[in-house]
Amino acid sequence: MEDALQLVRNIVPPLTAKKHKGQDGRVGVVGGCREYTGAPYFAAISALKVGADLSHVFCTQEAAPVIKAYSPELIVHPVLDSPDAVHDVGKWLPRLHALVVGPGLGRDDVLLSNVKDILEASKARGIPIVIDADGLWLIAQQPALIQGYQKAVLTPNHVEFSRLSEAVLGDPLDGQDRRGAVLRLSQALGNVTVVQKGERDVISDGKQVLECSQEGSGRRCGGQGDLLSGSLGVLVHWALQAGPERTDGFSPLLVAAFGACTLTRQCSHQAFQKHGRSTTTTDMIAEVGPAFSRLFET
Ligand SMILES: NC(=O)C1=CN([C@@H]2O[C@H](COP(=O)(O)OP(=O)(O)OC[C@H]3O[C@@H](n4cnc5c(N)ncnc54)[C@H](O)[C@@H]3O)[C@@H](O)[C@H]2O)[C@@H](O)CC1
Ligand SMILES: Nc1ncnc2c1ncn2[C@@H]1O[C@H](COP(=O)(O)OP(=O)(O)OP(=O)(O)O)[C@@H](O)[C@H]1O
Ligand SMILES: [Mg+2]
Repeated sequence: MEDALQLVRNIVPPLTAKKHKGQDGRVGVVGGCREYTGAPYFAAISALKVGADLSHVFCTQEAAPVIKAYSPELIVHPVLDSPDAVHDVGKWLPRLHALVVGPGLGRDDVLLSNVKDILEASKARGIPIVIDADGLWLIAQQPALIQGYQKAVLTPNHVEFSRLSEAVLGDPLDGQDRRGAVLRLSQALGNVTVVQKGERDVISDGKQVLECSQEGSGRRCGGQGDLLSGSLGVLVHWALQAGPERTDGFSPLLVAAFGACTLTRQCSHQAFQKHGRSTTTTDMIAEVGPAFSRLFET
């Protein structure tokens, strides 16, 4: 654990007077629909709080004013259900360092079809992609969409992992051997990085397996996974920018994923110490700064 933490520290960019706005990360979150506005907000604000400079949300028209009203800090594009969605998102892609696809996306066929084309356009540009929540629903329907794309990280919870495992390997989840199950899924997807969240988080790029058992809390309120995927969007960019020499031969994406898992669990731990059973994801987001300093800036 301590060695892996040091690798995360190695990828954190220094804050200097020489940088311009945007250099430490321009992240896009694809998600947000009629039902779900909290999830994309949690992901996008977490990216900013971890240290990204700009955070965009690409959501449906209806969701946009709601998400804008949560925060003046997010740039919100009401484009995901427009007939030109792929073009409208595509024109921003050259300016983005990473995409987080799925928080609060929902499962509407039109939206999923647009997201499929956005994924293809992002892959063509080599943009790192974190896929979470309903983005994983899409991947379970069409695993070929992400097959072999080594700049992708999937962040399934228990149910999402079983669904993917069934779709890709034809296996229901083997609860006994979580390390083996995550390793096999990653290998079958062509070394896409997989983060299986749970009591311990198990992370693999199909070659190595890392486990994160940082102390969190017993609270399982919704939105914690969104904090994780949004944070990961920034950390993936930082890790790829830092390169493999700073991650000691480990895949940069593996190190980024370990960082996001550790941070999310530490936020949960700190928030729970203050709020106990009433802890919600908003309380955890308030802990991102202090948790980050404690873990990675010591
Ligand atoms: N405030 C918000 O807007 C939130 C929206 N969310 C969004 O809600 C949508 C659906 O996400 P879900 O995660 O509910 O996915 P699913 O719709 O696939 O539902 C999974 C269900 O399984 C249950 N479950 C979880 N762990 C389990 C376990 N170990 N064994 C058995 N059952 C288990 C959960 O209670 C959940 O109801 C996504 O778009 C997601 O991003 C969530 O991110 C939570 C917060
Ligand atoms: N049993 C557990 N014990 C400790 N931590 C856990 C446990 N289950 C999940 N976590 C942690 O909670 C965070 C979110 O994981 P979870 O499985 O709840 O995601 P999720 O279902 O996608 O969340 P969301 O509600 O945002 O969609 C992760 O950091 C994970 O490590
Ligand atoms: Mg989730």
